[in-house]
Amino acid sequence: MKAGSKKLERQKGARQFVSALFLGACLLCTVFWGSWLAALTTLILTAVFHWGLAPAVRFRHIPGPSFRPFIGNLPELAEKEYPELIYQWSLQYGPVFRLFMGPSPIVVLSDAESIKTVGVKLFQDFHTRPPMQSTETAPVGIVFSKGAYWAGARSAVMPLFHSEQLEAYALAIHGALHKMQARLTSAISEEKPIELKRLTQQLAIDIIGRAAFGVDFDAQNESTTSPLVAAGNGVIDAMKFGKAAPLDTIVGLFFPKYIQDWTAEVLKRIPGTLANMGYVNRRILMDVAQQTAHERRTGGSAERDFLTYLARTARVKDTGRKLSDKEIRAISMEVLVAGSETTATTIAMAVYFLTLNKEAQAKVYEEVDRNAKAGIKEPRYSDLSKYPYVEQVVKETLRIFPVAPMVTRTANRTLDVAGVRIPEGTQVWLAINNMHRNELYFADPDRFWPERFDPQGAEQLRRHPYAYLPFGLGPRMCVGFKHARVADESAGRDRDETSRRPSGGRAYAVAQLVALRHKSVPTDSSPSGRRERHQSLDKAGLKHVRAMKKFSSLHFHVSHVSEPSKHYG
Ligand code: HEM
Repeated sequence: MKAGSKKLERQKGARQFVSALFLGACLLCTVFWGSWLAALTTLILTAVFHWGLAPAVRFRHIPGPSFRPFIGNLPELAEKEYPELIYQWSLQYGPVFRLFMGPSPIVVLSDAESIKTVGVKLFQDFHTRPPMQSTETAPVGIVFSKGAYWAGARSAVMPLFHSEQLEAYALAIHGALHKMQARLTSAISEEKPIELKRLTQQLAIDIIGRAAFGVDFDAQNESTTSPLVAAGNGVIDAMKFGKAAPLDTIVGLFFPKYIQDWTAEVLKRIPGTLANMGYVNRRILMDVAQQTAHERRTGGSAERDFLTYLARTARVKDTGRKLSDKEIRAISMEVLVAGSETTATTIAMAVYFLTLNKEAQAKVYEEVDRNAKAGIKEPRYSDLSKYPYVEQVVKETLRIFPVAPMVTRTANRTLDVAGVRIPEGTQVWLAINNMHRNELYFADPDRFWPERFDPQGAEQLRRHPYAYLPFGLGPRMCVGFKHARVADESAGRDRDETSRRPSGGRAYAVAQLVALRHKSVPTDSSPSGRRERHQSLDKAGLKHVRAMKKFSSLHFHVSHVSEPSKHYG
């Protein structure tokens, strides 16, 4: 063992010894003197030492905002939009700073090199993602599983994202887009505003529902309330970490994982709690997945959806093991959750940005029209390289508004990153959003400028290959991102890969959405009913984007829709 780690082991031992001493004293007071007051005092002192003093002392070498014992920076994080606050703190305290979520220390990294170190170079030491809350799917599935099990489950799922599979999802995507187009057309004839985020959420659920479950969720049909759609929304709502965070998530900040799990077990049986809402709705979706998987396994259906693949073909690399029903339940639910809200937000944001940027909008129309005239009316995956500007628009949208403003890892052992010691067990946040707003990597970062992703552009060529990471990085990168640069440390190859290739199935939807040639004006429905028009992105538009919660209430007046297949006969 190295001298440094021996010292750390000694420090850890000393901390545990002091805590044990306090607790022992507490026990003695109670047993021998029967003094409850003394016992209580010792207990409080132990708690103060363990949750109040020890973390502050251990992390004193890392700069960061002032915090309160026990609750840490929770009040500020709950009050403000947290990506904005994390960004402001990075300007104040630098590319490596710490904050406290309750008593739990978090180290935030904001520069490309140290993010690459944690996400790729030291992946073995940082491969775990801390669970957001306790779910009954973990430790199976992909999102919150660990170690060799995670690697195997991920390997079984990855073929779902190979080109020929993505090609097969075109039908699901175009089917859902036709429905959306009909809705937009009727909104125009009725002169009704459209709630953009709601529209794209329903669209995404229809697409993923068909592609993943092989089931028509019919989310866009507002005249019926499908129980599946309600369940999908319920799962997403229950996960939201706002002022009304699920209690088990809060418990997880203060106590070890097993206490969080017990709390979740109790709460999910109490109707009305967020934990119960998540549990009930997850079960509805997972039961449907299991039933459908069973039918696919035993029946001779020719469906090419995710579930058919998971049930019949998927094998864990190395062992060749088939996925169990429990795993299929978990993975299909994860795909629905991870793939719907993310895509919906991205499409909604792309439309919003395009509406406020007439120049970019005109270029998109030009590209879509040109391809439509050349005969591509419903692009498939293999057509995406013919939409380089749409691709740049999607990239710029995800730069300004990365759906996941940061990705998280846990240090499996104590080590140094960027010259700073990160103790074992610490949560590390890789602040993607901070990098995307850094002038060092993106000139004039508050400007919506898709051309910055032009493969031949000076900015694209000189940018650090790990400065733009909307899908995360390293072996744990989003599985929905087709061309994952798994563990590819070659800067030259990275740059080549990201600039040349289309970014996966999502671009389908955007290509089609812009193909609708919407002419729309976004308006904000404020609580007072006052409508504020956003004329340009730099003014009210960008402010709106930064205030994420408000975005969901954005309404669009659509005045014109024309689908290329009809437009060009
Ligand atoms: C615009 C769309 C999307 C964005 C921006 C996005 C972003 C992300 C990010 C940032 C991560 C964390 C990566 C990391 O920790 O390094 C992630 C993980 C993941 N995403 Fe996506 N995602 C999108 C769409 C999808 C889709 C369509 C699917 C599935 C169909 C999907 C499935 C997953 C899964 C399963 C993981 C966990 C991967 C693992 O832990 O190994 N995502 N995504």
